[in-house]
Amino acid sequence: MNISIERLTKAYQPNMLALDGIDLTITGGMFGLLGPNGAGKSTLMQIMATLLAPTEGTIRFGDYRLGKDDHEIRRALGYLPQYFGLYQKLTGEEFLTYIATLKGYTATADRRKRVTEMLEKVNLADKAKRKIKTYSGGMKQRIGIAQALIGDPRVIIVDEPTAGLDPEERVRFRNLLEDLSLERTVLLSTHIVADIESSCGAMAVMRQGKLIFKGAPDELLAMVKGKVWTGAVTERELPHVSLNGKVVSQRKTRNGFELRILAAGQPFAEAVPAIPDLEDGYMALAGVDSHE
Ligand SMILES: Nc1ncnc2c1ncn2[C@@H]1O[C@H](COP(=O)(O)OP(=O)(O)OP(=O)(O)O)[C@@H](O)[C@H]1O
Repeated sequence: MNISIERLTKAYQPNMLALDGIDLTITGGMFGLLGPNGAGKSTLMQIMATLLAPTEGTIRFGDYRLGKDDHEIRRALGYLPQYFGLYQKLTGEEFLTYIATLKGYTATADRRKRVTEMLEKVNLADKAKRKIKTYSGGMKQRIGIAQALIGDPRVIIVDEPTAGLDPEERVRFRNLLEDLSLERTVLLSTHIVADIESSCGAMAVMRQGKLIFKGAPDELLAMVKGKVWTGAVTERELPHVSLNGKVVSQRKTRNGFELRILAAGQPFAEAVPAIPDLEDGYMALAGVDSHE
């Protein structure tokens, strides 16, 4: 399902734009929306999920228009919000049964079948009879995805799903989303570059309510090709060297620092070219510590 966002703005208060003229087209597969806290990702996702009205602009989901066809849009959508209240005292199975009932699975046999399918899909079948309060963070996020999937939506929107997960759970959760994106549009918001690095065919970067990049991850990589360098400097050299480029990372060593630095030309005599990664591209956009 194609999603088209045009000139979308949101002002929670007059003259303070949380979204400032967003134009974006999302076409199938996994789409990553990357940006720091406060960039406006949750605001955009809540508007898309029909939970918040925009100040201006339009969104179309295929032929459905936000504000006019909200009922149809809700049926086509699954949404996992950033802060997701779970019924801690219910078991995973009881919770999904409840959601399935809300989604219109009124016949007991159908409902049972759907709940079982969902538990299997998110790999929680063996935990179905355990109370949600005993689940790990990753398991809670997976049951959250299961509830978003129950109505078989064509689009699912997940807001910062990997925050608070340990590295192993994060990888497992990413794999689940990747798997889901084979059959539907998955829109994933995150402030963690690694969440989208391996899995998203298309992405956008938000900052202060604006989109500052949209395209394929490869295009973001291409922007920093030939501009990433690494090398060791002493503590005394560091301030001078950092004037020649943007320091992406620095690691303390016995004699000074090992730097990763973005610069159009070689930033210091010992610097050697490095293979760019998406974090470099993101840093180049983000303008933190900019000396360009
Ligand atoms: N209900 C609200 N009332 C007023 N301002 C709000 C409200 N919700 C969000 N904002 C402001 O809108 C801007 C965008 O916030 P939003 O939550 O959309 O960002 P985000 O990129 O999702 O960040 P986070 O991951 O921290 O939620 C921020 O400046 C935030 O303070």
